[in-house]
Amino acid sequence: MHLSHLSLTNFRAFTRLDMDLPGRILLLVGDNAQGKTSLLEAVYYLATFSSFHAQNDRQLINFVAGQSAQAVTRLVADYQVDTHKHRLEVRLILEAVGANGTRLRKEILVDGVKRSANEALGKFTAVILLPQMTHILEGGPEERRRYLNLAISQAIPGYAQALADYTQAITQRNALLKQLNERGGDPGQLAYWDEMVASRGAVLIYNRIHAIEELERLAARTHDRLTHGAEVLRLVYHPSFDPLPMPEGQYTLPMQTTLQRTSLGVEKIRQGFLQRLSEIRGEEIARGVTTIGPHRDEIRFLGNAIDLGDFGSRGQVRTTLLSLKLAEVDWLKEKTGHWPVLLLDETLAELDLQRRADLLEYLSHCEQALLTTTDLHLFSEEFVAQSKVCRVESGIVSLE
Ligand SMILES: Nc1ncnc2c1ncn2[C@@H]1O[C@H](COP(=O)(O)OP(=O)(O)OP(=O)(O)O)[C@@H](O)[C@H]1O
Repeated sequence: MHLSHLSLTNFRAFTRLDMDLPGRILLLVGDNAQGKTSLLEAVYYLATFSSFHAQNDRQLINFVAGQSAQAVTRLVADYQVDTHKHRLEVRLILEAVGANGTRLRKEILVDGVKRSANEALGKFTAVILLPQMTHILEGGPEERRRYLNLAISQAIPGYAQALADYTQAITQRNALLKQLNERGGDPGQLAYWDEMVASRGAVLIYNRIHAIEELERLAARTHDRLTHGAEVLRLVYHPSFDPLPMPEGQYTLPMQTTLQRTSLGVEKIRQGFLQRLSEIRGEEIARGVTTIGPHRDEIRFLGNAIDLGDFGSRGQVRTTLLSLKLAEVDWLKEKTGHWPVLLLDETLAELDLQRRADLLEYLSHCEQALLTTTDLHLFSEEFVAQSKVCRVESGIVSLE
């Protein structure tokens, strides 16, 4: 997949940007606060319809444009998959409602036809690595679930829809549990929501089992290369509802557990989940909340059997993140048949010399990568010579 042209209107500091993206590797060079990260954010937004660091879409609208009651932020990607040319457009439309209020509407067009976000996901794919993404390892479990959801949504059609349905079903089920707890009533009312939670949840669990197993295989291989065989990386899935619970009294995860879970089909997981929900119904009514399910899943990263989220050094965490992200690139290629666009924000500055060289070597087999840097000297002359260099200054991008 190759992004050939990017057009932005009223996106963050870019009131208007039109840029061609020639070549395989594009180096975006500029001082701090010039718009480099925002550019990567725009490309990633076109792949996931979600920002990695904005709390909400309103933050993406240019400050000045957003002051008027009506504003339109537009992101357009012209991209090519094999020999086929496509256009993806996202419009964020700020509209006046009532006397003083505003509302934000999102429109997505794929090749000129309006689509829902769930339909458009996976058409244009990207993987992003930002320095602050170490929170995937070090932050709370919700960070890891979010990471996994975004990665799987791009690769597996139907996952994003199942996630949206599941999230809605959990909200409704929790409201009903709370009501039953406070005011009593017929617990049979839960049956419909139990079905919804179990059927959509099973799709999530099934895909997470496979994604984690496949990402682990790819990440472990890259990690072995990046650490020169010094560290064995494992990704361990702890599903909140485990379709294959550990034998009683056993607390460590047997090495073959992941493999055992991959043999389970969606229907088997659904039945087990439904059964478990009915077993703990009384307890859940007493607590007024859904206590098991993918909304409470956890994934841990182990380096030589040590939990890196809790005990990893800065360097170990950064290297693991790099292994994970490069695995995600390979995985998306395996799943969709196309290379995602790789977006690396200030990544080299964080790596030692050997790992920089390893990363640059890896880039030679990607179809397209965009890298930002404040310092072009971090790259070898040979690498710069093979790349296109763009200068980013106050929201203006010019080819050097
Ligand atoms: N909604 C917005 N409207 C206008 N400007 C914005 C908006 N959001 C952020 N900015 C500004 O855009 C500028 C560029 O930010 P960005 O993070 O892209 O810079 P950068 O070149 O990556 O810098 P650094 O090297 O420090 O990471 C910042 O000064 C920021 O205040």
